[in-house]
Amino acid sequence: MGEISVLGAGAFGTALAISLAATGRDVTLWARDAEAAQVMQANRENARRLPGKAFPTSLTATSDLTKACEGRVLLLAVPMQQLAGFCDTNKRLIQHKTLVSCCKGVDLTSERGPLAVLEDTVPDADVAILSGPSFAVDIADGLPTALTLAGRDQATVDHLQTLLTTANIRLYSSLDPLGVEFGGALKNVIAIACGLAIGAGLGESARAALMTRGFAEMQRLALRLGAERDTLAGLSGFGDLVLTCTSEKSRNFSHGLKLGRGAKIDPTVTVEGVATAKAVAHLSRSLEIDMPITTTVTQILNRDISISEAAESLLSRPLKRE
Ligand SMILES: NC(=O)C1=CN([C@@H]2O[C@H](COP(=O)(O)OP(=O)(O)OC[C@H]3O[C@@H](n4cnc5c(N)ncnc54)[C@H](OP(=O)(O)O)[C@@H]3O)[C@@H](O)[C@H]2O)C=CC1
Ligand SMILES: O=C(CO)COP(=O)(O)O
Repeated sequence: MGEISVLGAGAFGTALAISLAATGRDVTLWARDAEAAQVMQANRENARRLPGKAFPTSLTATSDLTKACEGRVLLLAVPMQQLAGFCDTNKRLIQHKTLVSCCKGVDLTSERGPLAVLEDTVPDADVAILSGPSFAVDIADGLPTALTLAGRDQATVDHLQTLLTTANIRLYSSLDPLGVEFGGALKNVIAIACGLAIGAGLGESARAALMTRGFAEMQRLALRLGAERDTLAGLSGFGDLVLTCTSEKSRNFSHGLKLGRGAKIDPTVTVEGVATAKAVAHLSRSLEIDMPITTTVTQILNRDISISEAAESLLSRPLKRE
């Protein structure tokens, strides 16, 4: 086994493993399902989550978590709402390692981002977060992007920045993990709002207004929690907001789009913004931070109000300075 393992063989974990292994490094991809891991290893493809993207020769798929955790650096790529439980259950195997969260969301139970969840559940690990504009299919196709690698410890961040840079992923470093994790989480909720607007036929101008005012409320919350403004304006905040709100490749945007059109939703698809909207609406209420778009998204998702009622309510808020 090599130095790097990716835990969670969904679309993103698989794409990262492919990009890292394409540099010639030995990379292990762990899937919880034994049969799925075996089939992936034999067919050199994750046909269920990322079809048609061939595994480089130095990529090994396995369901043996003990073996996968022999690596020094473990990239965690499970859905956000599974992260705390996964870490808690497997604490013995992942403690004392360098853990890099690849999740974008806020945990419903603790109302905290992935880095804080890692710090709480695995206090003996070195922790970091990787986030920014990156559709799994693009990464696996070798298309270029730039992401942010953030942590609290300069030496850990420097090491990971070099280790995890690949031919198509340029990594910027940051010592503001809170800004990075909240940027990546909050943009998903705004992407749902944009999908709803486009799906309901409210137009491109409405989308641009939602992105801009959504960005304002993302900053309001993140800055209050201690993030730096520049981080929100960076790849993991503004960068990922733009990508996710403007592409049907985004599951969050597409979820809103389908709801807006009255189309059927596939409940098996990972749509991080749904739980995150709920967590953030509650968090913002308790901190008395105004987040009207996020709150409205939760009301629509709960079917408390219709999209036209939501638009009317957002437009009729008291007028204020930008
Ligand atoms: N897809 C993308 O383009 C990007 C995704 N991300 C982030 O990456 C994270 C993962 O998303 P993504 O890979 O797309 O999700 P997917 O829906 O593609 O896959 C989720 C994976 O997690 C596994 N899983 C779920 N629960 C557990 C658990 N309790 N223990 C172990 N494994 C589990 C699933 O296993 P099984 O197959 O057995 O169900 C599946 O392989 C999300 O936070 C997302 O926001 C970030 C950037 C881009
Ligand atoms: O975070 C992503 C792109 O950077 C992926 O977005 P979705 O989870 O909405 O597909």
